[in-house]
This record gives sequence, structure tokens and C-alpha cells, in this order.
Amino acid sequence: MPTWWGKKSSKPKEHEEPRGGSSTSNGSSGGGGGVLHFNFSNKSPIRNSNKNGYKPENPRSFDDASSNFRNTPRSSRDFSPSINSAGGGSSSCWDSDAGYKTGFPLPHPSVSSTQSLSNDQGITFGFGSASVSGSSVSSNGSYDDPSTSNSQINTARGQCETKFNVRPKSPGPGSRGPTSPTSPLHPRLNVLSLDSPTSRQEDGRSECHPLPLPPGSPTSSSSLPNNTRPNGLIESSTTNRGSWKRGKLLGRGTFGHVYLGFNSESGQLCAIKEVRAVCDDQTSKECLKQLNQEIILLSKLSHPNIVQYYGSDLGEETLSVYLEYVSGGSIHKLLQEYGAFKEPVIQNYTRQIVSGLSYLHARNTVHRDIKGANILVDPNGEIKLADFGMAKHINSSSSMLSFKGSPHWMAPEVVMNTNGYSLPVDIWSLGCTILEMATSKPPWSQYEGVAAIFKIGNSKDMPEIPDHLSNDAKNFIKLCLHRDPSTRPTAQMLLNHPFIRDQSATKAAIVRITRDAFPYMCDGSRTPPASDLHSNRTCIASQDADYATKSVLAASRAVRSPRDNTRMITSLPVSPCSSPLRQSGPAHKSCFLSPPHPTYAMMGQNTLTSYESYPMRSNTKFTLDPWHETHMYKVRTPGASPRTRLI
Ligand SMILES: Nc1ncnc2c1ncn2[C@@H]1O[C@H](COP(=O)(O)OP(=O)(O)OP(=O)(O)O)[C@@H](O)[C@H]1O
Repeated sequence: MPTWWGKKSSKPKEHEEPRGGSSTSNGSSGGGGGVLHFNFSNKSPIRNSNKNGYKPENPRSFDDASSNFRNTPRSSRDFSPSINSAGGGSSSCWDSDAGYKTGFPLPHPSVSSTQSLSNDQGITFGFGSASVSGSSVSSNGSYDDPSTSNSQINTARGQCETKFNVRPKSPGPGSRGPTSPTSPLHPRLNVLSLDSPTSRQEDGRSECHPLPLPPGSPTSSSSLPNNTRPNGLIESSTTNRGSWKRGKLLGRGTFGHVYLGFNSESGQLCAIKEVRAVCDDQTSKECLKQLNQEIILLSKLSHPNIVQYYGSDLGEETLSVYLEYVSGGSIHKLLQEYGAFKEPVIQNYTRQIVSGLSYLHARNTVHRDIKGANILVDPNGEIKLADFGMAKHINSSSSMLSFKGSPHWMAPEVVMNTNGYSLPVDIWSLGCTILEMATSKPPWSQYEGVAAIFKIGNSKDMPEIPDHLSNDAKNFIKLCLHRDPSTRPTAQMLLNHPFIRDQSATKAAIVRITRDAFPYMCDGSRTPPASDLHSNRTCIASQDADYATKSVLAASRAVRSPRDNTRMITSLPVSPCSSPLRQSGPAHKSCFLSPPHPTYAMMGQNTLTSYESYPMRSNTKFTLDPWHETHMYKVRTPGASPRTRLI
């Protein structure tokens, strides 16, 4: 029995969390902010109303109007049995992470400005040099951040000031580098601090988030570790923030709105996530806190499969976060529009998700809300983990207890909530996400939220795994869905699983053959001659890809001139499946638009049959039946103590 269930009747109190964000809508699609709340006195979850009146991005099968629970992919929220009367109805006020969290105190204003906006909550946003500090509540780890020493940080007695650029109305020019947290070019640029929800360290001190540098700054976070990113746009820009204009609404989440950003000087695009910064109610505070948490974590990360953070900007009324723009939408959205994915696509996406998770987990950061709706896809099929509002850095002595996540993707240890949980919760959710990709529904979608939670927590049942999946895929999913978190493989281990491991080799072969089929690049240069076509074909054919190979060869023969070739290329639709050209070095430079290349047919058919021959570690192998091999997966957290100690 989950501990939270035992507590439920002791403090009967209904919690209603208001939704964040403004009510503006321009008709763009977006997720509805389904928020699940538990009323532990009557055991029924209460669904809060959608104040904005928009229709949630929500598969019908998850949404039962008769239920109090809206099982939406956007309904990832915090659930906690511990009722905190202080602070009203903030979901995160119930966060019991690390066992001490009882609520986020309101930030206390510390105003040093000549002009300020103050409200009755005591939250002040200044036009001069205002700052607000408050107690922070959770760990932020110990990343090295080059700009930390130069940021305006006030660390004392658990208080943390996180500084943001402040722009009164429109984006200002922004910082010029780590040593200039406020722009000398912007007369009204100031700093504001917010209490950081993730900045309390183990010793009670706070590590604060440095001033995020603006997109386009030569020394911005985006240009430092990330200047080799494929699009290379913002990284190389010297355009300042004042040139960024807010465009159409891309989507909504529970905590804010996401807009397209356009830089009128450079033509660059980004996504601007906004929440109201006027803390006139608990919702706004919660939104700010959540976005602040996202900023803190994202600003430390740089990986091709994690949405890149560019900077943040505090205006009169909004906190804006500049993010890499991922135009393809979420996996959830693609599933809604196009139905379940074929296995090669699942393989490809899974490999990238695992790659992102591996990077994240190596930094002892747990995402806690992995699901299709929080995974974005760019037009080339490149995956970007997004929505780090629930992510948390963990250290060796901390474990998490809060009931956070999205019900159908939630790991048993989160539901049971007895000994805490750690990084393996993301692996469980990964397994659920693979099932989501394969079926367009999460596991146990036939159950309503609470029933699903019981199924996850109180039964030994496994979710149905579609028969049509390959054995590799089934094996992979089963490993992710080990109920005992200590026997779940790590993300790093999963990268060696045959379901995803051999894609790069296969892709390399595909790229070679594709280059021969489409020899001309946009710049007029020619790919290497087709002299080794035969050997490539042999290679592919030996992997049961005759159909694919023949298709490519036929295409190759059909190519008569660069012009014909270009026509053929540009007429190809953008595929949700990653282009092999995109991911294999020099071929990036081609103008291929992620062709739904027939050779992809082979990628799920990688008929390597002997499971015995896939060592994951020197003494660890995947076997056909992972359930008999659980002892092999006594997992150690990368770079940390064994998981069992974390939990
Ligand atoms: N970087 C991005 N590029 C393009 N679109 C984005 C980006 N980030 C978010 N979006 C869009 O905005 C929507 C909401 O974003 P997001 O999920 O990050 O907000 P949220 O408030 O954190 O949501 P949640 O309710 O899941 O907590 C996404 O579903 C997606 O459609």
C-alpha cells in the first residue's frame, strides 16, 4: 500500500490548483493543463477546471468527461498526500522531496530600486535594481557553470537570489557576457531575484542560478558549449535580445505559454516560454517557481537531444525563457496526427531519448516527466527532451518522495512512495513512452488515472506490449518496465541494447548508399563517387534490406542531372523519422529534407538473432527473457553511489 494512501484520510483537504498563464489565445494548438489533484478524504482526484477555455491537447481515449480525472498527456503534475495549508493551492507546495519540503514560502521583496511595482503579496518587481529573495527548497547540485562567479548571487542562510534580466516592455539588448549581467546598453535593465526551488544544497546553503545570457550573445550559454549545434544559427549570432520579437503561440502548458520568437536582425527563430511575473496570486508564483526551476536546470545542460536553453528575460509582467525552437511539435502531437509509429521510427526516437537521458542522468538529474508530450521532434527527426519543470538534481544522500509525474507514465516506486525514488523513474517512463509510440496510447490507457495508478502500484501486471514489435523492442520495453528500480538498466546501459545499439552502423551504411543515390549537394558539390555502391549494397542486402536497397538503386538510376536530383530531393516530404543524412557527419550539409527513405524499412528489421551476443557491460548481457536475468542489472547510478542507496 502506498504510504500516501495511508495518509489520505488523516488530513482531508481538497486542493484546487489554478492554472497558470494568461488567457490569451490565438487559436494555436496546445496542451491543456490537466492537473490531477487528490482529495484524500474521498479518494477521488479532483480535476481543476480549465480557466482558459481552450481544448486540451488530449487523446480522446485518455479523456473521460465523466471522470474527475482528466488523463491528459499535459496532466503531469505533483501529487502529494501531505497537505500543506500554507501557501494555498500550489501543487509544488506539496512537494515532499528530500523529506523536508513543506511549502515554498513567498519570496520576500528586497527592493533597491527607485521605481518598483509592488502588489499586495509583497512581491516587487523593480525598474531600478530590484531584487526578491526567498527561501529555496531543493538541491541544485554542483554543476560548474562558467558564469556563476560573475552572476549576481546572494547566498545566505538558504536564501537564494536568482537574477534575471529585466525588460520593461520589449526584449532589451541583453547581456554582453558573463561579466555584465545587466546590459549597459539598456537603461531600464535591472535584476530581479526569485527564490529558487532547486537551489538548496545539502548543507542548507543555496547554489543560485547565474544570470542566463541572452540568445545571440557571443558568450551566451548557447554559444559556449553548444556552438557546434546543427542549426548553428543563434550560436553564431551577435544580435542582441532587443531584436527578438514574439510571434505566434506555439503551445500552452500548465505553467505558461510558448511563442515563436523571431529575430528581426538575424532571421533566427527561437521558442519563448512565458509566464506571468506579477505574483498576484498563488498560481503566478507557482508558474514562476516552476519556470525558474526549469531555467536553473536547463541552463546547465547542453546536448543535441535536450532542448537548448538560450537565456531568460524578466519583463514588467512576464518572465520569458528563450529556448531552441523545435518546429516539429511533440511526439504526442505526431501520434495524434499520424497514428502509431513504425518500429524503425520508434527505434530511432528511442535511441535519441536514451541518449538525452544518459546525458541527464550522468549529471544526476532526473526529468520525472518523460512522455510523448514532453519530447519534441525537429523536422529532421531529431529528438529534444523538453519541459524540465519537474526535473530535479539529486545528490547521493537525497531521495525524492514527492508524488510527481503523469499517472500513466509513473513508475511504481513513485506511486508507492515508500523509500523514495531516483533516476530509474525516467527509465520506466521511457518504457511507457515506447509503448505510447507503438500504440499511440500510454500503458494502461484503458484505465482511468486512479485505476491506472493502482495498476502500476498495486499489481504485478505488465502493460500489454504489442505483438507486432520485434523481440528486441519487446525485450527493451520489458527491461524498462522492471518493477524493481534497482534492476532496471541505466540509460547508459540501454544505449548498448540491440534494439537501439546497431542503428548507427546501419545508418552509416544507409548514408553511404543514399549519397550514391543522391550524389549532388545543394552547394553543387558532389558526394563521393558511386564506386563502392556494390559493396554497400552487399552490406545492406546481407541485413535483409533488399527492398530498401533496390529502391535506392532505382532512385539512383533515375537521377540524370543535378537539377533532376534536386527536384526529387525537395519534393520529399519531411519525415518524422530522422534522416540518415542528418545524423552522419558531412551529409548534414546536403539539402535533403529528412527523406522518408525506403531504406528505413530495414532499420527495424535488424535481424541479429542471438541475444547472447550483446554484452552490455563486460559481465552483463541482455537475454531473451530479461525477467530471468534481473540479477544482472543491479544498477549503479553513473558517477554516484549505487541506486539502492539513493532510494
Ligand atoms: N522549444 C520549443 N519549440 C517549439 N515548441 C515548443 C517548445 N517548447 C514548448 N513548445 C510547445 O509548447 C507546448 C507547451 O510547452 P511545455 O510543455 O514546455 O510547457 P509547460 O507549461 O511546461 O507544460 P506542462 O503542462 O507539460 O508542464 C508544448 O507542448 C509544445 O507544443
